[in-house]
Amino acid sequence: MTHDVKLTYAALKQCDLDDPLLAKRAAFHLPDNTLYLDGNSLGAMPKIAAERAAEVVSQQWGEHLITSWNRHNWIDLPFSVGDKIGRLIGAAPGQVVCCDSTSVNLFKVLCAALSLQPKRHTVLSVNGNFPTDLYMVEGLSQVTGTQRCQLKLVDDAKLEAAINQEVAVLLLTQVDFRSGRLFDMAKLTRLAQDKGALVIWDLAHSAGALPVAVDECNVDFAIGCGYKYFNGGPGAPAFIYAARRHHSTISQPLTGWMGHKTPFSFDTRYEKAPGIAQFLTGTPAVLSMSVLDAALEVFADVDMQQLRQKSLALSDCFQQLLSQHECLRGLERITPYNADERGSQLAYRHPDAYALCQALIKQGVIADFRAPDILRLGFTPLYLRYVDIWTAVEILADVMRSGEYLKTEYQVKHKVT
Ligand SMILES: Cc1ncc(COP(=O)(O)O)c(C=O)c1O
Ligand SMILES: Nc1c(O)cccc1C(=O)C[C@H](N)C(=O)O
Repeated sequence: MTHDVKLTYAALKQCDLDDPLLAKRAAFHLPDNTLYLDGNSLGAMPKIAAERAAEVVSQQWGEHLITSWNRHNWIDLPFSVGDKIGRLIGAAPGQVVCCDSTSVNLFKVLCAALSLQPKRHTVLSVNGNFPTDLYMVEGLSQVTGTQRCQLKLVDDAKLEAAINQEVAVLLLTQVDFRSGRLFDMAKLTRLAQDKGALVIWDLAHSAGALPVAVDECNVDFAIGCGYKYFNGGPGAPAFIYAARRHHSTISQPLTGWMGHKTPFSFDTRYEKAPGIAQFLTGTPAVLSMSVLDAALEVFADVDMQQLRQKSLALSDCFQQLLSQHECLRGLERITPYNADERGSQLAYRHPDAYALCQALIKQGVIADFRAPDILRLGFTPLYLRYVDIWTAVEILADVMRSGEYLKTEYQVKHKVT
């Protein structure tokens, strides 16, 4: 991509002044001297989330003790939070529940989908999918045997051709965690369903990052994270979407008491709850779910189209500023350029990506690294300004030009990257 007109700091300042989402930044606690380009991995902290955490701990738990299950409606949190998420992924009420981790939720929806496919056993996915998704399929295979569940992996380029009448479930992550590549949900869902397959979408890198329309795309099942773009905090509970049309016919094996039709009858025999509640297993993580509930308030008046527009604009600015620095030519972009084919992050290959990332973090620009050689930058429109992009690229250029990243301290490998 080449641009004739050079992007200036003044032009970016003007973009901020014109930005309808600028005021949202004040809803977040953002540490001084830090530019956060990793909201795609762990969202920044909404101030309201911190306030809610304090209130739930000291008042609801501290003062009202067990009565809070009714008094503060803790028992309905999985559904009320689920519906808040539902609004952001295009799901009508009653089809999303908040619970557990994305991995565990994948296990549940995978079993539910396979329960509708007694004559097929192939779970089709792509080689680059997030490992946990593949591990969970392999884990289920071990329990059921490959005659009930067998993982088949293909490269992205061969995906459409591999969707045939043998596929029981198509399991895809909408935005690739490494490259940021965005799949066409409507098209792939239709292709799979035309062949009699069911579709599970992992929305970890798309929910809260761009408009998602699960109902409109006729998706069967979806799962996703609460701690990335929803800003629900470290380890925030995840979610499950199951299309209403499947509720009466599916079953899933993690049949804990919270998914029972009448949990407080303490019946010896399991009878699944009607509707989305059948995906619950144990007691909801009230503290973290309350924090996520508060964090989602920040989205209450956000127009997701507007958010998407800003996400694309921020990443385009980043790319253009990068191309204005001769010293940054060695960063090889692996994220597609086409707006319809990318999420809210940019990824670049560089042989010293790890050290570059560590050096950036030391200078206050938090990005992340994905092995073996990818520098990944996330663009979160609710709290990033256009001028932040300018500063981040200036710092990146400095780190590169000065050779700062070559210092041995930046080679030290951390446990979590
Ligand atoms: C695409 C994708 N799916 C699933 C996960 C894992 O989710 P969890 O740790 O909640 O199980 C992640 C990130 O951790 C992810 O990027
Ligand atoms: N879930 C994470 C964690 O518990 C620690 C560190 C990172 C993560 C992540 O979210 C990884 C992430 N899904 C990724 O896109 O790479």
